[in-house]
Amino acid sequence: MESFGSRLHEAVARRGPLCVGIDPHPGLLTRWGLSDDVAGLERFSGTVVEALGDRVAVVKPQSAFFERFGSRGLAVLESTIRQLRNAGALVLLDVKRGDIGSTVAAYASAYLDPSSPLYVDAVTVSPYLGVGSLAPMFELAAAHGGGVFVLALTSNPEGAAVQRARTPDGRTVAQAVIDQIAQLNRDAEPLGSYGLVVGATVGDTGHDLSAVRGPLLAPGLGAQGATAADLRTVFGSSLPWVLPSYSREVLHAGPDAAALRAAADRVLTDCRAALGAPD
Ligand SMILES: O=c1ccn([C@@H]2O[C@H](COP(=O)(O)O)[C@@H](O)[C@H]2O)c(=O)[nH]1
Repeated sequence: MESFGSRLHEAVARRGPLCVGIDPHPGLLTRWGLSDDVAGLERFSGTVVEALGDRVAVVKPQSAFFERFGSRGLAVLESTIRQLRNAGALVLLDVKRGDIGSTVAAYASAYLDPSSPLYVDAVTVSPYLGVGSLAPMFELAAAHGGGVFVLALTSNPEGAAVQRARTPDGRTVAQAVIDQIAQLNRDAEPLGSYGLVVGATVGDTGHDLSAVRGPLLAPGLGAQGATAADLRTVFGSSLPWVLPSYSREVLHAGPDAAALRAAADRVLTDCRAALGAPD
């Protein structure tokens, strides 16, 4: 079975280094002329799938915006995931889960077991109960070709107080997370299946990402103020591993499918230039 790292490597080679988020904010539903209810949610997600499912490498539904409608919102999420996978996009579900190991095992089967209704290619997780507590997630990902993206240096300004705090050995919390993920990816070729989340807003981090060998998801572009040009400052020599991620910047172009595609193409062009990636 092909690993997530290999599948991502191929998808990026075919479609370009871009992740687009599906974040149906109430304000975006209104802006698109949709009602702030399950029908609006379904229409919004369906439009993004139709516009981008067959051209963007990775699509990242933000679970919170589906969960807020309860079981009917989750049903829309399930069908959105199915449609995206059928269209050939890799689906990264942004859920930022984390708990004690025995509960993480249940989250892992919810998202990374192929028999689950919410089965996706990869998920985001939080390491703040200890990277070791995420072991069941890493194990199920390895068993089924899934991916796991661990928060390291998040794009929001509040994150630094926790992530840049020092551990007893003098490393920052973020560097300790980075080093543990690098260890998990140590033998991976061409790309590891365990990634990190490093915001495009964080500037020159002073952190060493050089040994990670896995994908570096970079949110914070567009609506949160970072530009593709900032990626060079943040990632330096690790640029080849970066997967830039935009949500509102692209979604603001909707509801017209052609305009959504044009917005995704525009940010992809910016990212290719910033990353020095081939067209
Ligand atoms: O550090 C992080 C981790 C995750 N996110 C998520 O990405 C999108 C960003 O949306 P934009 O509209 O492009 O700002 C959103 O779902 C966040 O929850 C992040 O922003 N930063």
